[in-house]
Amino acid sequence: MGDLTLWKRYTTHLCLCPKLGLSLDISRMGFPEAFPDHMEPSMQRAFTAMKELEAGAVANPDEQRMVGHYWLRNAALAPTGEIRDQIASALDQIKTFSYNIHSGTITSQNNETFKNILIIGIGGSALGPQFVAEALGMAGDRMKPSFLDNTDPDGMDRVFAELGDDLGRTLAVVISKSGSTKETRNGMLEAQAAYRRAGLEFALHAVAVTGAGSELDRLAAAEGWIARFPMWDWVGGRTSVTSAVGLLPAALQGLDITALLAGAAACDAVTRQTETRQNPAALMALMWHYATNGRGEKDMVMLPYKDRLLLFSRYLQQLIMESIGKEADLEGNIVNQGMTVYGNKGSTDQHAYVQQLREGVANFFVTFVEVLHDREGASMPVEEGITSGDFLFGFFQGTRQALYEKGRESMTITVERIDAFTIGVLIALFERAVGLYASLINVNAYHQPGVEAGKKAAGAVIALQKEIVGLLGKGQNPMTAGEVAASLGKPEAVEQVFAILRHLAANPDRGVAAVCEGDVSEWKFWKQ
Ligand SMILES: O=P(O)(O)OC[C@H]1O[C@H](O)[C@H](O)[C@@H](O)[C@@H]1O
Repeated sequence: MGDLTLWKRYTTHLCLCPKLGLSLDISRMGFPEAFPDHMEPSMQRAFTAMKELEAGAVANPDEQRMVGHYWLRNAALAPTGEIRDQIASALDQIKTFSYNIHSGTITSQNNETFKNILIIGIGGSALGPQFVAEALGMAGDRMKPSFLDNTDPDGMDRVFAELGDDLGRTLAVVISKSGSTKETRNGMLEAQAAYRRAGLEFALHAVAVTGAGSELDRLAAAEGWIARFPMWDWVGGRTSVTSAVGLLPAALQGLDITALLAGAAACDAVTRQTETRQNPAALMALMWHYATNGRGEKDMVMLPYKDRLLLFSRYLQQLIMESIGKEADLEGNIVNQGMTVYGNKGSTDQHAYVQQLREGVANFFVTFVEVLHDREGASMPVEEGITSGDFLFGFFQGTRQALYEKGRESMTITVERIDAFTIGVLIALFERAVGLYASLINVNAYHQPGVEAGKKAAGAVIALQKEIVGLLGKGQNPMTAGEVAASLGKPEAVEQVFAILRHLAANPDRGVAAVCEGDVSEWKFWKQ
């Protein structure tokens, strides 16, 4: 396509949303002109489903749940007065609590003002807060956030070492919707121990964000933690960033949660409209359908040209892949749906994998995010009349162009600047696109049945380890994995038994020794 024809295509399809400070360019996606019309009836059905969802329909049929994240930024939309009150009172609680922490009305055990936040959570209870903290954080923030988002002991040690003597001035925010996620429980127990080692009582430095009556909620109540904040079953983990899950850490950090919510609400208003061409979320869903044949045949590479958006792709990985990646559709047909999301930031990634994007396997499309405003204040020239920001822009334009020349498709989201309002807009934009796309491909975007299998299998591994340690504890002679498995009456579990023994033997504090000679089936293990 010649430059002028492309310009025509650009102007024809550009979706300008002045109220959001955002535009979406889909001109470099190669959809045929007839494609939007062809999809329009399906898109209208998706709008209807979304309208019903927002009105409180049970949009997550497996779990018989309403899906209410859109109400969080416009409580008036919530279907009952009770839910409206819950949203308003949680927001009040977050604002008052953060004010009391900042002003020193609530202090640490040693009567000091809190200056750090240690956020303990995983998945939807970490990714949103991490994205927001990274996107909006400044050197002079009211509090400095750090995260325990895994059950990796070394990872936790690193965070505790960072906090060092400041632990006494660190407010732990334990976040878990279910209140029973093992990684988060472990992080909390390790944090409790770290406070104890520092002569401090965890409960006097901790708050919980969780569902009423959950294991975590009961623990926090029993131990008298400083405060508890609600999560509701009508908010999914991966769409919880505009609930207390995301708002409490952000407010404590000193970020403008009012603007964040306003951005999300404004985007909701724009993306609620049923005129597809003027609805950037609908257009994105449409492009996902076009690019992947509605079957996830291509991956989406997220390339934001802004360091602050580094964690956007990580956040979107969960939002999109956990929502869309489903074995069955809503009728129970096996469909193995999904859309892979990856990426970091430009232009950095240009020096990593853009080589393959331009010349290698063409199994992707790119979503660029362009930010018009370069920085606060003026820029110095790095070449005559040219700034670092001009280069960033040039690299974005250059990559977009270079990919297009090779028939590799892209779309571009352009925003004016990165601030709390824009981050709210981007969050809501993708939430809505996911919901609409799920309707187009007829999957339930709001459950995650596949996650349970791994959790159950992990539970079985832990149970097997306990059996092994019990057996070795009985003063047995050195045994091979096969002998241990046979003694446990589980000869078929030999590979797992071997893996457990090797892990135990690699950690001297676990008291299991090994002689690693010959074939791994001959390695011998014993309790020291
Ligand atoms: O908030 P929690 O209940 O601790 O859940 C944390 C995460 O756990 C699971 O892995 C789910 O798949 C995620 O959707 C969820 O965000």
